[in-house]
This record gives sequence, structure tokens and C-alpha cells, in this order.
Amino acid sequence: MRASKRLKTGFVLVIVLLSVNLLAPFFTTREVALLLGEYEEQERLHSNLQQLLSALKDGETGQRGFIITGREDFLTPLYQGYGEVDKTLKVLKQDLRHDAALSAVLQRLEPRIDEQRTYFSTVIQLRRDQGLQAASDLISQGHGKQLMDHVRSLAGEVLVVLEQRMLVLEQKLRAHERLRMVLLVSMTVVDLIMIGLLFYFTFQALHEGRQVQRNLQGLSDQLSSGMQRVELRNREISLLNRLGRAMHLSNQFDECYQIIDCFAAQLFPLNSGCLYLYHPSRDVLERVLGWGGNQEEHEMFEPQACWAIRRGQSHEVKDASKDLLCPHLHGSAQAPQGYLCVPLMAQGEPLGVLTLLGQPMVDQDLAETFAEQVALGISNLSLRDSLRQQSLVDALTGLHNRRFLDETLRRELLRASRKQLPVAVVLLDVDHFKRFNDTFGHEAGDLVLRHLAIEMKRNVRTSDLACRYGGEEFALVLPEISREDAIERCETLRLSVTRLQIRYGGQPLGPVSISLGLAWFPADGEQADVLLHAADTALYQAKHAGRNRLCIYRSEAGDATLASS
Ligand SMILES: Nc1nc2c(ncn2[C@@H]2O[C@H](COP(=O)(O)OP(=O)(O)OP(=O)(O)O)[C@@H](O)[C@H]2O)c(=O)[nH]1
Repeated sequence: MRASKRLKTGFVLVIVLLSVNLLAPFFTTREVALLLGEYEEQERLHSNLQQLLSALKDGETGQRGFIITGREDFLTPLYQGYGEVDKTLKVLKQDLRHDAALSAVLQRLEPRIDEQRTYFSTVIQLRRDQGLQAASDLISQGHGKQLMDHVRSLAGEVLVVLEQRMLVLEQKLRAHERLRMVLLVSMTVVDLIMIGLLFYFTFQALHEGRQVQRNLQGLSDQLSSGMQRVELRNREISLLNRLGRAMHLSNQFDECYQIIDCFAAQLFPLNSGCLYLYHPSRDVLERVLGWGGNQEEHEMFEPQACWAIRRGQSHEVKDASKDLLCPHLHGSAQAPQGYLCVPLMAQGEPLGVLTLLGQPMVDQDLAETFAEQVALGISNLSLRDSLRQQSLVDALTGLHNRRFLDETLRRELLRASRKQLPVAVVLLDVDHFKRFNDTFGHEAGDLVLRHLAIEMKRNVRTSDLACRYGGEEFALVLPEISREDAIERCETLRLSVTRLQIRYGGQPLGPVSISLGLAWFPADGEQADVLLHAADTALYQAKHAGRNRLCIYRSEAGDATLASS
């Protein structure tokens, strides 16, 4: 039973007991009052009878006084005593009319009193008439004494009965008194017990109330900390979503690393961290990003130096004296305090590792979700970059394609314009290329194109651009080059092509030559299409002039100049 319920029951019991406490004395007191009334009645009867005897005695004394002295005034007590006796006798008869035993005694007593009164009257009259001697003689016969003794004996009978009754009533009164005391004491004890129990239940109820309050407070605290955790989780989820979206929109790795840096600082504000990615050679991991002041970490390390990479799962170190410390973190000031390495995986392939250091330890689930997002973002970016590279590279020759040329040439011209530097644009075409196809087959023609591409790459600087412009036509963009150097470069290429000895299926394909047209920025045009058109015009002129030569565009004449033959 709960304390509050016990408390209610206790209150009801106390009210019941208090009611009994009030009623019990009422009943016992009423009983005692009745007994007392009865006792007083017996006592009054007893007293009346004593009074009656006393009056008779007074009367006898008065009668003796008169006999001895002869003086009438001695008779006054006798007359008064008999008056009193009559009155008392009448009252006694009235009071004892329902008491058969005592009424019978009274009925026997009354004639005796009357007889005694007659005897006294006779003696008194004799004294008056015949004197003292005659009265004394009569008295000395002892009849008067006998009458008095008889009266006393009858009155004594009544007195004894009354005294016995009074004794019985006294005993009853004492018994009632004892009962009342026992009741009083026991009720008091029960009351005290009940009050004690009430105190106990009240204390229990209060204690239970406080316990309930503490429980409620605990629940409230749990709820509020749960809400805080939910809010934190929501914030983390929102940050992770934003990280994913931002990485998806990013086209460059540097920008992508900045995004990771920005979100890592918000998700793990109390920790520092590093992001390592596999080098294209895949034999080492390079640090591409670090945040939170951990510059003492290694710039690169071998895959074997990280337990997370070796095991293919997160590696957490809470106590450096008990857990395995990754070798790539040897010498780190923060790592012995605790760290977490999470491998970055995409489509089952390891991309790198995320290392989070410092106290408090990061939430592993959050770190792994973050690592998943980062791996996905980097993997997508790599894929997009690779697709973009593929879309800008010609599959046959490995040179950039025309689309790349269009993008790059515009940028190069802007840069050259800012710096006021020249740019040479060259278009070149294999002479009588159709013959290779027709004579040896299309694949042989492809082979010629691939050899030409190799020669082009060999003869340009890394800052130059060699592209397949379309079909058997190619382009060169040579920034920051003097006119002489550009002509020399074209000539070197043309001559190297003529020295080619290409064989297809064991069969020599014969001599290969190219024709080239050169236009000049800014002299021949400032726009890409204008320059390309000028170079094409010069190329046409080279073909027209007999092929295997370079022609330079002449803008003022709208014509091209032969530079070589
Ligand atoms: N094998 C091969 N042939 C190609 C490719 N692209 C274009 N061609 C062929 O190259 C030939 C180009 O020939 P033409 O433009 O008539 O001129 P040409 O034979 O090069 O003679 P010139 O007047 O010296 O340019 C066409 O037959 C095309 O089909 C390619 O990728 N591979």
C-alpha cells in the first residue's frame, strides 16, 4: 500500500478511535451515576432509620427524666421525638414500598413502636397519678426495656440489609472505576500508537512525495538532456547535409578541402584533426588538410603506419599506455591524450584516413558519418574530375581535344592581353592523309595520327598546348614565345615528322609530312576564333603551296607568307 493511502486509512482509524474515546466515558459515567444514585438512596434510608432510632432514644431519655423529676418540661423531647418518628416512618414506608423484604420488617416494627409509645404514656400517667414509686415499680418490671430492645433489633435488621446493599454498590462502583481507568489507559495507549502511526505515515507520505518529486525532477532532467542531444544531433545532421551538398557543388580539390576544413571545425570544435589521402602512386598517404593546431603531425606516411588503414576500420586510442598508437602519430603531442583514426572508403576502395585528436574524445559514430561524407565527396569529385579530363582529352591520341582548346585559348589570350605578351596559334594537317586510310586501312591512319601526337608532345614545352583539332587536323598554342622561336618550333616539328618511319603490320607506311599555318596574337587577331581562322588560312596556303611547309598569316595582305618548303 502506498504511504498516501496508508495515511488516509490512518486518519479514518484515528477518527473512529477518537469517537470511541468520547463514547466510552459517556457510557461508563452514566453507569457510575446510576450506581451512585442508588447508593445515595440506600444511604438516605440508612440515615432515616438512624434518625428514627435516635428520636426513639431521645423520647425514652425524656420519659426517664420526667419519671425521676416529675417536671413536665422533660417530656418535650419525647413528644418531639414521636413526631419525628411518625414522619420518618411514613417516609421509610413510602420509600420501601417496592422492597418486599424491608417493608415486611417495617410492618413488624411499626406496632412495636406504637406499643412502646403506649407503654411510655402508661408510665408517665402513673407517675403523675401515683408518684415516683409506682412508676419506678412498673419500669423495674423491664417491659419498657424489652420493647426498646425489640424495636432496636428490627431497626437493626433493616440497617444491616441497607449496609449490605451499600457495600455491594460500593464494590460495583469500585469495579466500574477500575474498568474506566483500564479503558482510559488502553484508549490512551491506542491513541498514542495511532498518533505514532499517523506521524510515521505522514513522514512516509512526505518522503514518498519528495521521492516522486526527485523522480519527476530526474525525468525532467533526462527529458531536457534528451532534447539537447536531439538538438545537437539535428545540428550535426544539418551540418553533414550541408557538407555533402557543398562538396557536391565543388569542382576543385582545393575548394573541397576548404569546405571540409570549415565543417570539421563546426562538428568537432574542441578537437584538432588531419585528412590524409592516398597519393596517385598509392604507396603513401599525403596530408591534404589539417585543422585545430596539429602542425607537428607527419606530412606523409606509408599505409602500414596507420592501424585504421591496416584493419580497415576505425582505430580509437583512449589511453596511450594501453592501446596501440599508430606509428604515423609517433612524436605527436596530442595523440597520447587520445585520438581516433577513421579510414575513408568509397566503393570499397580506401581513399585515405581521417584523424581526430584531443580531449574530449569525439563521438565515433559522428566521426564515421563525417568520414563517409568526406570520402563520398572526394570520390565524386575525383570521378567528376576524371570524367571532365576524359571529356577534354582525345581518346585516340591522348592530346587535349577541341573543346579544351576553345576553353584554354580564350583564357590564355586574356592572360596574354593582361601581361601584354605574344601567343602563337598553329594549325597543322597531315598531307594526303586520305591515302594512308585508303591504302593501308583506317587503323593504319590512326597509327599515323598517334605518331604525330607523340612528335607534337615531344616538341612543345609543358606550358604549351597541343590539341587534336578534328580529324587529321591538329593545333598548337604557344604562349609567351617570340616569332622566331615559334617558327623554329614549327619547323623542328615538321622536320621530325618527315623523319618518321611508321610500320603497320610489318609494312612500312611510307613518308609522312605535315603542313602548318601560323597566326600571331595580338597582331593577327585578339579573339580565339579570329586567330584560328587566320591560322587555318595560313594552313590552306601551305597546302596550296605544295604541302610539307609552314605558312605565316599576313594580316595586312589578308594572305599568308611561306615560311618553309
Ligand atoms: N584513320 C583515320 N582517318 C581519319 C580520321 N579523321 C579523319 N580521317 C580521314 O582523313 C581524311 C582527310 O582527307 P582530306 O581532308 O580529303 O585530305 P587529305 O587526304 O589529308 O589531303 P590534304 O589535302 O593533304 O589534307 C578523310 O578521308 C577522313 O575520313 C581518323 O581519326 N582516323
